[in-house]
Amino acid sequence: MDNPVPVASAADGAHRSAVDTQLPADLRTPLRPDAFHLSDDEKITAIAGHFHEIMLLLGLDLTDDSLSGTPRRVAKMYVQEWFKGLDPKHRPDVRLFENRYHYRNILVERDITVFSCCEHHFVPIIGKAHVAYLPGEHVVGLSKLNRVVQYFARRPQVQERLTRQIAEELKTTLGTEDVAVLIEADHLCVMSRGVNDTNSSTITAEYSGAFGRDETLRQEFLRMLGK
Ligand SMILES: Nc1nc2c(ncn2[C@@H]2O[C@H](COP(=O)(O)OP(=O)(O)OP(=O)(O)O)[C@@H](O)[C@H]2O)c(=O)[nH]1
Ligand SMILES: [Zn+2]
Repeated sequence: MDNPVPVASAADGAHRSAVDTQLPADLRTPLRPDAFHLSDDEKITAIAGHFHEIMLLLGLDLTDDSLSGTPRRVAKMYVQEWFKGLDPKHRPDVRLFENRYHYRNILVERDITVFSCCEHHFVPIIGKAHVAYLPGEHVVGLSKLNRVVQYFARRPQVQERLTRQIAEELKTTLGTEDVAVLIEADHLCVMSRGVNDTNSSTITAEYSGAFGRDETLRQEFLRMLGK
């Protein structure tokens, strides 16, 4: 089957498109310059064709009524769900409110569901994120913290980049350096294949601003999480 995706030369050095420009270059998800030349519908049709080929190569009978719809199901899942966060049109619009109540203490949004995908094996990463910040002149609508986590989770990821992307985005959108992000996650690539270890999990943390400088504040964050 022909590759329907326009191919840009990797030698031209333009490995990244104009996505994630709010993040430092080393934190941007590696994307091709033509990442959004195709519409979502065009991507779904092309990916379904490729997945059809994969299933045929595995020896599956695509005329079976249970299997025949799978290529399109998988393609829709990739474009519309698992990798939705690749597209900057889904970047959350984070609304801030004036901090009229002068709340200056730590605010923690805990147990935010993380559903991501290991970029090495394309299997799920499932866990929780806990984010915190110190409000200044503004406070953020709480659900926007969850939305920022979900936006960056819904990409092929490694947990370290995910953690730092969330922290950087929160710093930018909340207008403060005083941000903490902690993620605890299970990697299906570790659990279901390779070392087949269903007990281990991965914890990552990013402490910025006052959270980086102030051990007592970090302890307060961890205490609020019950750690
Ligand atoms: N640092 C980091 N590594 C990850 C993450 N998710 C998966 N990995 C690891 O990526 C590595 C890829 O290593 P390779 O040796 O190329 O792949 P592999 O042969 O499938 O490795 P095994 O899983 O050990 O069988 C593995 O050790 C995975 O556990 C992540 O979020 N962060
Ligand atoms: Zn993996």
